[in-house]
Amino acid sequence: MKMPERIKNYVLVAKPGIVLGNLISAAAGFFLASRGRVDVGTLLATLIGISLVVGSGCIFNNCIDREIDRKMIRTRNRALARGLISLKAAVLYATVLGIAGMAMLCEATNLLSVLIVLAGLVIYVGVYSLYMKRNFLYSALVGSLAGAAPPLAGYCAVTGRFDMGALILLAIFSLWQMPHCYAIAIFRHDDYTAAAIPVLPVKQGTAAARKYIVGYILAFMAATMLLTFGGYTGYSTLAVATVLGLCWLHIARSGYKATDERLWGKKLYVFSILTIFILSVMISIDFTPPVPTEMLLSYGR
Ligand code: HEM
Ligand SMILES: CC(C)=CCC/C(C)=C/CC/C(C)=C/COP(=O)(O)OP(=O)(O)O
Repeated sequence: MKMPERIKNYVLVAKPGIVLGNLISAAAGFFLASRGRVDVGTLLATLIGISLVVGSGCIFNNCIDREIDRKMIRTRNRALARGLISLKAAVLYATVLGIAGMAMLCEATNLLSVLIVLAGLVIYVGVYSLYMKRNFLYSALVGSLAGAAPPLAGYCAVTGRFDMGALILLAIFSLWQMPHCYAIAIFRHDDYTAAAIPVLPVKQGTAAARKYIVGYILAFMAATMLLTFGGYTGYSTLAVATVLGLCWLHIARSGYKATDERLWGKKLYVFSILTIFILSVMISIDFTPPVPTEMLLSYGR
């Protein structure tokens, strides 16, 4: 195999799209907590550290899933499924990335952030990938906890404590992931059936999934509002998040009449990515500055 092809395989096995998504959400958590006073060195080290650990988790996931990935059209060309990268090399690669990422986080952040990222890795690899994905109808709920780890860790890298802002971020990102996952399961229905992965939209049908999706989007919208009402972001975030939520809800509800369920699922999925991207940008730029007493306290430190 030629070198550029080999490098491409090693990049893709870490699922760069997912790593980028998590990088953006981790940055949003960091910026939100920084309230305009960004320590660039800590920011860079935190984002690189989190990305390395997320990449490591994705490679471990590819190792564990190489058999089922062969059965799905979407994943059958993955390097491990095709045997283009050996299991041994992939495990070594994931271990190196994981250790490098954790070391960076230990150096640049705090114990809380490190533990959150470690918990995310253990949940994604050890709980979701190794067991839940194949056996549990509600595995996405478990996976969504792992997916919320990067924004939480980004936030706690600045605050050093788990406060109301962290709880709101956990709610927002966990709730967002549920319609995201169910939308994928709807438009990739045949893949999940072929691999016998028990996702709710396949097991209980699209009509039942639609009800969950609408409920999760409503809960997600309520959680985003807490950011502004809790004093973490301004009214621009409230307005943008509400408009995004209403549009997402409109697409979800139009599913009640959708003739092409696959196309409807795809639209819901594409909009989920757009929603979390725009929301992350808003959270990053529309923070509320610290009140004067907080500033005095931090200058005194
Ligand atoms: C906050 C956490 C998450 C983020 C930021 C995120 C972000 C993304 C992004 C950016 C993509 C498109 C990039 C690509 O195709 O490579 C994607 C695709 C995907 N996500 Fe997520 N995701 C998250 C959580 C989840 C969860 C919990 C699940 C399922 C349990 C999930 C399942 C998938 C799948 C299967 C795809 C591939 C879709 C396809 O192309 O068919 N994601 N995600
Ligand atoms: C700190 C840390 C490591 C956090 C985890 C971040 C992360 C990777 C979030 C995504 C969670 C998730 C369940 C994705 C789907 O995997 P899948 O196996 O269902 O997707 P696939 O079918 O595309 O492999």
